[in-house]
Amino acid sequence: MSWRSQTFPECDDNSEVCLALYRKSLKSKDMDHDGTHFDGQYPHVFVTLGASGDLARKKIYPTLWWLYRDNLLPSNTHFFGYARSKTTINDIKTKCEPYMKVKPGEEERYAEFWKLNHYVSGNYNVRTDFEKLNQELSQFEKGAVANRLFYLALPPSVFEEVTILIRNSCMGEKGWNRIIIEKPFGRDLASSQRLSDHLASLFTESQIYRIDHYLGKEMVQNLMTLRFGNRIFGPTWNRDNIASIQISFKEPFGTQGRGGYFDEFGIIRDIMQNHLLQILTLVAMEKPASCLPDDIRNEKVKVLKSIKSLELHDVVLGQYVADPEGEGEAKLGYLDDPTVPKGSLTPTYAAAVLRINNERWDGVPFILKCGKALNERKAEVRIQFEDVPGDIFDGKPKRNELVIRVQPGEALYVKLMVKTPGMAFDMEETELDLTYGHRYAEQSNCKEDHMGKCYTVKLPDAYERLILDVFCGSQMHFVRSDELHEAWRIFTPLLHEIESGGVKPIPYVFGSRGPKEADELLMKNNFTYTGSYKWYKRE
Ligand SMILES: NC(=O)C1=CN([C@@H]2O[C@H](COP(=O)(O)OP(=O)(O)OC[C@H]3O[C@@H](n4cnc5c(N)ncnc54)[C@H](OP(=O)(O)O)[C@@H]3O)[C@@H](O)[C@H]2O)C=CC1
Ligand SMILES: O=C1O[C@H](COP(=O)(O)O)[C@@H](O)[C@H](O)[C@H]1O
Repeated sequence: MSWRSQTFPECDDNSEVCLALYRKSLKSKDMDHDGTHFDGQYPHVFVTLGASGDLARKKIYPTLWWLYRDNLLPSNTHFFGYARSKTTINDIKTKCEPYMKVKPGEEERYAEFWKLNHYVSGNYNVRTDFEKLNQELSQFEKGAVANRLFYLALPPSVFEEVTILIRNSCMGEKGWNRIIIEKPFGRDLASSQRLSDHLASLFTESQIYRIDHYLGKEMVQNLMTLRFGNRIFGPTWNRDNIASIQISFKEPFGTQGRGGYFDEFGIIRDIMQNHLLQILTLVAMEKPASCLPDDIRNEKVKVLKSIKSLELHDVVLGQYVADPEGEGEAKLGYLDDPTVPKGSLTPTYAAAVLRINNERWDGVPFILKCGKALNERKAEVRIQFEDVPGDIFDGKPKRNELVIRVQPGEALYVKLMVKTPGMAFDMEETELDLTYGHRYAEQSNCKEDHMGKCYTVKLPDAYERLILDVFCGSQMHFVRSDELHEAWRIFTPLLHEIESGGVKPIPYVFGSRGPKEADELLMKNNFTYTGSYKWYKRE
């Protein structure tokens, strides 16, 4: 069985979408020069519902343009926007402009892209409007086979009616139909289960693509390769060698005036229950039987099933307050945002300890940390190893750490001890450093430093990978309904307890590292921070 058909079970190796996938796996320089063209055998229509909104403008249209520009989509693809606004495709184009990143020389291709775009205005609850949309789509589906993709860039309030109308009036009859949905997938276990049941009554699981865009990030996808494509990590990837694992997400900005939206969810629903938990499953799961999406997702579900529901004593919650000396947004605390309800107790920071009750991980704390209005932008996985047993160096060795930096500046580094270079027989901390910007920079973008290395690397955006995966029919990087169920089971009791009103988040200053209580939680959970590590940074 080829890698392609293993990874993409619905993929006929000779179909154009599989070729597209193959192109995706090629190095970008090859993509530009390999001369392959995608003469579309079948028409595809990509429908963005909620085309006038923020997500469509900032993510979906730019992604479709980049995929089109790079010749990664089936060539006979048309793009439809659907929304209530009485607008035009030209208007949408204008609103998308700041996010499209059109480079000099691409203008002609860019104009071609917009020629393939159409807009239909209609309500989200009127059957005849969806019938009209269906008729419009059909005009671009000449021939025996045609495929449809529906992207629901919509608020959850209209989700149910829209999916019913798609099912009843818009399903293509000449090929496959795929429905792409975005979080929030409910607010808790019960509402998420209702949504899953609703979707299951309309579509098969193989038609549903639940996006968690962290699953589209380079270093998150790299976790499987790192673990299972190397001999070096496997033997130590367990409770005998690993002291604790931290998975963290930090953003240096607050609600930016959109606190009303954020306040309905809070940081646990926004980041921890989905992005961080997905990363945890990839770090902790057993080796799947194959790279088939369901083999992988089966292993992820097993990890989740081994985690007990979170309890309040394993959690630190915070809410940011103004930095009186700060500038711009930092002058405002969360509660100063006029869109946030007065006296809100919604956490903007959370640290939580999860334990996986299985043979590999029993006793190893998995610490998830996330927050807004912190001191930096960063997402990383930090695997801290146990102290060296039988130390002969007078307690000097510091713990090894393997750090997988998801963003910014994708990197993988191992902090380790070496003999201090020179006469002395001393030791010091250093790192084995695989910084992607050095190792994989594109020649054309290369800005050489004094060591002759490059600093920039071009990697696709998470949405580019994920939308292309939907065209290709690969659900490997999408969330299955049972994963979602388990994720909500873990967090729902805690969320309900927080929302019963009795839990006051700890204030932390905008631009700080968050509440000091989170560091105490780390200390109690076998993470040792020495603060002694110095990275030699070449400027
Ligand atoms: N290739 C590259 O680009 C490489 C870059 N480096 C850089 O070197 C710098 C330092 O490396 P790093 O691995 O972060 O090593 P450190 O051991 O210095 O820091 C580890 C992390 O510990 C956290 N921390 C800080 N104070 C405390 C505390 N009191 N208790 C618990 N945790 C604490 C911080 O993260 P948090 O605030 O999130 O808790 C910090 O980022 C980083 O900027 C890193 O990016 C290093 C190696 C290679
Ligand atoms: O899902 C979300 O993610 C973004 C952060 O995404 P990133 O790719 O920029 O790291 C976050 O800002 C937002 O609040 C959240 O809903």
